Amino acid sequence: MGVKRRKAGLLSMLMSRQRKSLVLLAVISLALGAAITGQAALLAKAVQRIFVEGASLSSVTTVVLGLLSVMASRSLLVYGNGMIGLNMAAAAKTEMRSRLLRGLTRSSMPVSLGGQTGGKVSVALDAVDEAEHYFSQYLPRMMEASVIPLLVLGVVFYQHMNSGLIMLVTAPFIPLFMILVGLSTRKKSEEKFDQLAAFSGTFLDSLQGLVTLKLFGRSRQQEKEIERSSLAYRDATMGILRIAFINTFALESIVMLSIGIVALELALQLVVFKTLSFYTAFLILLLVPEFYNLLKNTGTAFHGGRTSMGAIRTVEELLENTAGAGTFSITPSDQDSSERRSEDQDTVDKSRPKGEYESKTSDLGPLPPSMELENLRFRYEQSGFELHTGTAGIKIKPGQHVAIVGASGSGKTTLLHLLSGLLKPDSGTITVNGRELGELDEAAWFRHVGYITQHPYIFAGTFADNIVIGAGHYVSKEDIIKAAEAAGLGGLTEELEQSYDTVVGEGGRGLSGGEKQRLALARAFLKRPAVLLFDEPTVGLDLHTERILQRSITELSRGVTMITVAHRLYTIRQADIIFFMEKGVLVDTGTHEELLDRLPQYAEMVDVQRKGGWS
Ligand SMILES: Nc1ncnc2c1ncn2[C@@H]1O[C@H](COP(=O)(O)OP(=O)(O)OP(=O)(O)O)[C@@H](O)[C@H]1O
Repeated sequence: MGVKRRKAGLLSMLMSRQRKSLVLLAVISLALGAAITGQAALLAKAVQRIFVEGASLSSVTTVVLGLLSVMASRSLLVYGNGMIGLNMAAAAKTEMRSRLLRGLTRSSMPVSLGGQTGGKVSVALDAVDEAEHYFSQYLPRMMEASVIPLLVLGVVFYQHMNSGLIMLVTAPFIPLFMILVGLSTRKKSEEKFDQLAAFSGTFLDSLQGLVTLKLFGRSRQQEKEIERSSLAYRDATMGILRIAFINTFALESIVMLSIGIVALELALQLVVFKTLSFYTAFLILLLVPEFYNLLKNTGTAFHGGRTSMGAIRTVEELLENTAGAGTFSITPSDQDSSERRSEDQDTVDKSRPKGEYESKTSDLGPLPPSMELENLRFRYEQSGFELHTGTAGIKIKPGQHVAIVGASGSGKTTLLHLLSGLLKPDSGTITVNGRELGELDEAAWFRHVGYITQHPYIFAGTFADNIVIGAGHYVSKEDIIKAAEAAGLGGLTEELEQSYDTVVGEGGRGLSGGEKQRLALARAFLKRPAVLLFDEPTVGLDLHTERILQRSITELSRGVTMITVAHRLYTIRQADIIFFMEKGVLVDTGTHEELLDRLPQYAEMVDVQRKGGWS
């Protein structure tokens, strides 16, 4: 591509996106400096003419009109600066949120599911909001502080050297103080966000597990935990506020003292030594508060800026922890935003492991596909559970039905997730029609995969909305009804008052386990996948529901490659090939009869199942 890239932090990346706005800020700040000095000069001139020289009001009309127009321009410039700041903040927030969302949706399952949901929500909402201050306040004030005081100081020096020297000596105390305070607030602000994320996480966990907590009589303890967590957050916030108050008090004192010293010097020169004209003294007296107020405002913005930097760092950490979003590339060219957007897309894709991007293919080959797995190894970091499929290559022919069996915790679901591509193996290969699964374009692969889990997620929305998710394209109401009926949901929707428009999921009507699985089946009927993954229910469903499920699954599985985590003897016997898992190891594969013959553990498992003691 020929564009030099370098790794940089989130903040640098966000700043590089705002280059045009920053230049505009600098120009406006310069104009604002000119307006401030111009306003002071015109006001001093008008006062000098009217009160000292006794000129008539009509003779100073031009000066007064000039003064009014400079004042109006100053207001407009301040407004412009504010608008640019707000726009920069909005753009940065949008960028951070979309990166977070992209990072979380693109990351692998263990990363997406790791940590507390509440904590992530808190980072995505609160920390991103807190980052706003950096762009809306800190940057505009810093820009003003680096331009206007120099301009004011130049004018004062030109008019009266002594006053300029006093300002030059006292001014550095303000930034010096700001730096000292800023350093201590940054750490405090990071602490505050850690506390807030922990608090949100605990709160959401408790809400989600409220029933469990009540049943086990743990709600009191959890209440205490929430209280502890919220007090820690309060303390962290108060710590920052305390520093902010001390900061403001000290800054005010420095400013008052400095203005006092300059005023005293001016009074002595004007009244006692008579070495100054009224115009010069008044002009300087008007400019001095502007000068210090600017530095003081910068101090306040600086404090907020440090807090925001802590928040941006928190967002950055979450991004770094999600795959594919940890690298922030900056292109030093001045591309326009649309170019940058496609560039950014490129960047995210390029952050995949080297070599992966170039070889991604959407061509899956003939469907249903054949699959092969060889020497797969996978380990969960958190639990240390390891899975191994053995060195021999195992083939699944197109349209074959596989049943994965084994005791609870033997790794059946983990193997299913590996075969589906939801988990990436640490080593070994899974091929689909001879192409490595990792080399297939993820979206293209998932377009042909249907997964019916034991606990399908029901989104807050209508019944129809939840089924439509399966289609991935426009479908008519008739198609939805057909899919629902094929999944055995016809009877249920008839009972519902608003039929397919009934709100289900969070905040809506609840659904039973069997109904949820049928809803997942309805999604699959709309999708008609070429590879069907099915996690058979371990809990006993009533005979009627089980029959409906069985019938629908049989219908769906016709002509597709199907992999089932199987618990029922009926399903196991129906399978073309059985994978037997034991303590994370794929011990053997074969037909029901073959395994009965050569694998005593399998024969024992079937025996227990026959007697109804194993499921
Ligand atoms: N996300 C995870 N992080 C860490 N360890 C995990 C995770 N998911 C599962 N495990 C562990 O991996 C092991 C195998 O789990 P898996 O769900 O694959 O077993 P299973 O055979 O499907 O069990 P069951 O029949 O009870 O559903 C278990 O010991 C489990 O604790």
